[in-house]
Amino acid sequence: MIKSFVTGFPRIGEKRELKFILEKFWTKKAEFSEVLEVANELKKRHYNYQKDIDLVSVNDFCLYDIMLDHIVAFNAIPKRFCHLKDEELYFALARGNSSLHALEMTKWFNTNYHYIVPELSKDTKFSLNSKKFIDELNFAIENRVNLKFNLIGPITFLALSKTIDDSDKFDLLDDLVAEYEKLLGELASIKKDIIIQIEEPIFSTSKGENLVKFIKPVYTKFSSIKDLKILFSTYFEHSTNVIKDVIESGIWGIGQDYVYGKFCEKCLDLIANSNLTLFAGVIDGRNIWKSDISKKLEFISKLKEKINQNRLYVGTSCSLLHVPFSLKYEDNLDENLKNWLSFAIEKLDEITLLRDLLNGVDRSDDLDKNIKANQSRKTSTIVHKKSVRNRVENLTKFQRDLSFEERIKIQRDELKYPILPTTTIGSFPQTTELRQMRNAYKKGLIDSEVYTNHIKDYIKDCVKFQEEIDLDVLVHGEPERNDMVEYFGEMLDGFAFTSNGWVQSYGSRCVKPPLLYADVSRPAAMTVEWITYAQSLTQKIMKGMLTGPVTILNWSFVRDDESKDIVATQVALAIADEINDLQNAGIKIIQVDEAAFKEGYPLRDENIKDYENSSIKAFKLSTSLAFPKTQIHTHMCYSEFNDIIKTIEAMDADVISIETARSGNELLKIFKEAGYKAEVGPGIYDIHSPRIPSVEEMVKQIEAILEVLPKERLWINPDCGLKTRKWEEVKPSLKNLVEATKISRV
Ligand code: MET
Ligand SMILES: [Zn+2]
Repeated sequence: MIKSFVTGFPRIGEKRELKFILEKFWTKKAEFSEVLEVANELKKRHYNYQKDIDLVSVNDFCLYDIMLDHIVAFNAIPKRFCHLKDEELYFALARGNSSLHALEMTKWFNTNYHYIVPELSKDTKFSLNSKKFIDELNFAIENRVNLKFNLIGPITFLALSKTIDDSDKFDLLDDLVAEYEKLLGELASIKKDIIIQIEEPIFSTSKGENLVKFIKPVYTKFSSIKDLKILFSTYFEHSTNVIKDVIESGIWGIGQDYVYGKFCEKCLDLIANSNLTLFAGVIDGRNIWKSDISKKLEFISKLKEKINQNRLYVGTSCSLLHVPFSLKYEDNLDENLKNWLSFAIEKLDEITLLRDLLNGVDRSDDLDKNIKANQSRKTSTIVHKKSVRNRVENLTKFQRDLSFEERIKIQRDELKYPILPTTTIGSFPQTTELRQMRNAYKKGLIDSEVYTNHIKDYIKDCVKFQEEIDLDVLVHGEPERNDMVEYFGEMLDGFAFTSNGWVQSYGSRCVKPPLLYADVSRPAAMTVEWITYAQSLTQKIMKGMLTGPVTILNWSFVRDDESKDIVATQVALAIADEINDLQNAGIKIIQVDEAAFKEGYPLRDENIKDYENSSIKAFKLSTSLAFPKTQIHTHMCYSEFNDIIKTIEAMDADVISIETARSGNELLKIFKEAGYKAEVGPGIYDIHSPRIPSVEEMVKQIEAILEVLPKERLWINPDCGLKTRKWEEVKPSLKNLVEATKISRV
């Protein structure tokens, strides 16, 4: 019999119960015991949802982050936290406290989940503190769960760590592995023959290639521990180069991602000829579309030909952490669309359906439903729009007309900005009042006139302030936007929004990504009214503000029934039309933000070129209708450009603003060395901090920048948008920025 499994399950709760109790606890409105009560209830409920699954994950639950749980379990606690213990320690590591800064947080592979980064040094002494893990196991046993136990593997744990003293983190591997061995022994002594899913996703990345040498020494040790079965699990990409070593380590099973790991199939013979049990990840754990069960059946039949069915499990490609919980709260979605979707709970049904069909159980009704749903999606007129497709097919203009050198001459003549022109990245503080107003309007509690006036008042104040302090290129402040992707998604055809489609981003934070489900088009102008209103208030240049196609795609759930290239083209054309409308309405500078450009980079080097080419293509298309005299800015909020500077250059924007304040001038040298020709606005102060930078310090910063880049090509601006700051911080900071620039100009 083929069995089923789930790699991991979302923990935040279908009503985000975990989020709310945590936030109550953090603001001292709840006791820690109440947090634990909610946690136990959620676990029970989640186990119950998974009762038909043959192997359910235990220890995928945690209060903040699972890497953090490992930091605590192996006592990898930086010295500054050593006086703390229990929940106080746990949350101080995650969030800092009044006197300690938190551990760093960074993206979990190529997902939008963020984990806590272990902070190690050559003095780190691991020691096992297994309490949480053992409690999880006992709790699951009490609740009679068909369980496997999840751990992050030691190689991935170290690979994702940072050392603060430049020591080699892998010098710590032996010590860490010794503690893992103790832990595994403890788990096996509680439950004989327990299956331990050890996750080593680092081997799905190119970085993992140098680490393969560690697999055999580590996993041979693990496989010799009595009474347990080790399942070596990778996801998000293929990990073909580890199979041989995994087999030779003598462990029990291997987990492969057959959805995102295109080459996993190549290793099938190797696995078949070994004793390994195969956990085939075939149900997409990262997207929200109903699987095509017939196709999955076909695929698994291929596996079945080679692998004895007693050695075959079918399940998710990765943890379901990355998809929303359930469709059951989505009363406002179009019924057709809803019928094509599958969130975590619905994916459980897909897994058991697949398993049952493979095992000859008659579930033809359910299979039929699945076939019909997918069929209707293929032909639906709410998805496929003739006019959009015709336009894409008949495209002839893919980029702007003149070269940067030719354009910039025309622009400087036209725009006449001074040297070291000052500007901002777009958003100004989002006040509570503003948020309430937008919500009230959305809910229909205030009418459009009241709302419009309110937004216009904000814009008026914003413009007035910028004139007062004498900035050169102004913005309207983005008061009408809740989020830089959602705003455009809501204005475009082809996007839908869930009521409850929350996905954990980090800790208690969740996001609700838009669903890009159909051909995309722009029924009406999206920003022209606000921008032209702002321009009407001033003689200075008003900068139009748009989000770029790559960022819109990277922060949405994107349809899987069309190539990414075509989807990106459609989105790019919508942005291109908006640019055209803006410039025809008299707007001379337009910024196309690509905040998430870097986030979309693939895990494997061999896929980078494709990503870069299609991203460049989409960005260039989105700006293709801009007149030579219209100046196109872009903004990217990160600071590692070493590997991607050529790509950035190829995007062919006239001006790029970037985050530099926290990384110093090293970054700018890269622009110099690469011979980057366009204009650059390196952020001269860090907007993530409430601190108000002084004039002197910004003068110094500008001077330092001028040592690397010529003043003719420099813009002066903050690091990023100001929406999370308060007016009390923004006003003096920007005033100082302008003053510092004036000093630097003479
Ligand atoms: C995360 S990048 C943000 C860019 C946007 N224009 C803003 O200022 O908020
Ligand atoms: Zn930014």
